[in-house]
Amino acid sequence: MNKDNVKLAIAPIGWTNDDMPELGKENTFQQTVSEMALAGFSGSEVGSKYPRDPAVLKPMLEIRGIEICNAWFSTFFANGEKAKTIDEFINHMNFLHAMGAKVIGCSEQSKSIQGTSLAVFGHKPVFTDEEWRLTAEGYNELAKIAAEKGMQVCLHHHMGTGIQTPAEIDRFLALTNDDVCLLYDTGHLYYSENSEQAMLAVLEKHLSRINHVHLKDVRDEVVAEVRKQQLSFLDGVKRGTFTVPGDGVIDFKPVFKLLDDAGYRGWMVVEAEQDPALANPFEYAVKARKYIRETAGI
Ligand SMILES: O=C1C[C@@H](O)[C@H](O)[C@@H](O)C1=O
Ligand SMILES: [Co+2]
Repeated sequence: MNKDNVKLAIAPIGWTNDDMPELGKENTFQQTVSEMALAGFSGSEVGSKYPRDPAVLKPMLEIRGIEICNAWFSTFFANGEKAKTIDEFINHMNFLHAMGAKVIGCSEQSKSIQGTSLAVFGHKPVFTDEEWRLTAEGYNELAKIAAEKGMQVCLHHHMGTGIQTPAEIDRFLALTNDDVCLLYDTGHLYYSENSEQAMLAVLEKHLSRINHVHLKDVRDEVVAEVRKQQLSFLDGVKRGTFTVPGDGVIDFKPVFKLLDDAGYRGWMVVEAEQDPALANPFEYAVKARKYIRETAGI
């Protein structure tokens, strides 16, 4: 890949999982960002242990050569919580802007089951026409607000949410304006469809709208257990659904090639939440960095 176009980050979720903070509670913020830098990454997303004051956070990252590229934001437009979502979004955006990030990765969490004990296969929400309308209207507004700061909004399709499948991603992108982008997460698409072909088809189809990428690999045998035993998303994570690129079932070569051929400019973020007691985060960060160097040439 063209290393002038693409920067590599890693998410702190491998060190401490904000969806289940007991996973990795012993790992400090300083250890997390130091190990990211030592493994060869130049960017990070934001975790709950990161100081929220840019004046404090910036120097602690700069000294390690780490930039903030994005931070998760939950939206609740389909639930009708537009005013509250927009208020909170503005605070979040201002923090990211002060940190120098250009992208705001959002997930529509109305009726989401990702944090519940419900089986992830079989209970995801399916939005009504009105819920789709509210979601699209909300995201069109977020994109306008972000543009005033020179920033872009992207939607993180996610297991257990109303925007999970290729058809739902198509619908979301058809209903929203072109300045609403997509955060492409390899792991969530592979998991949802059990197919690398389907995962690649979404990438190929929506390349022009993709402005942020999460590189997540999947362990097929754990997904099979999740299906068979009707496990929740979080129980699957604890058992090891996800891992770093190069350690699971996904071949990332075509992902890198499609992005490179399209002249993708932006961040690729290794994001592999698993139990740090079973998968040492530094070891796995080094493993991911090596795989990307060998496979993407960057
Ligand atoms: O981007 C993400 C953020 C996490 O909180 C989430 O659950 C994970 O699966 C993900 O892809
Ligand atoms: Co992700």
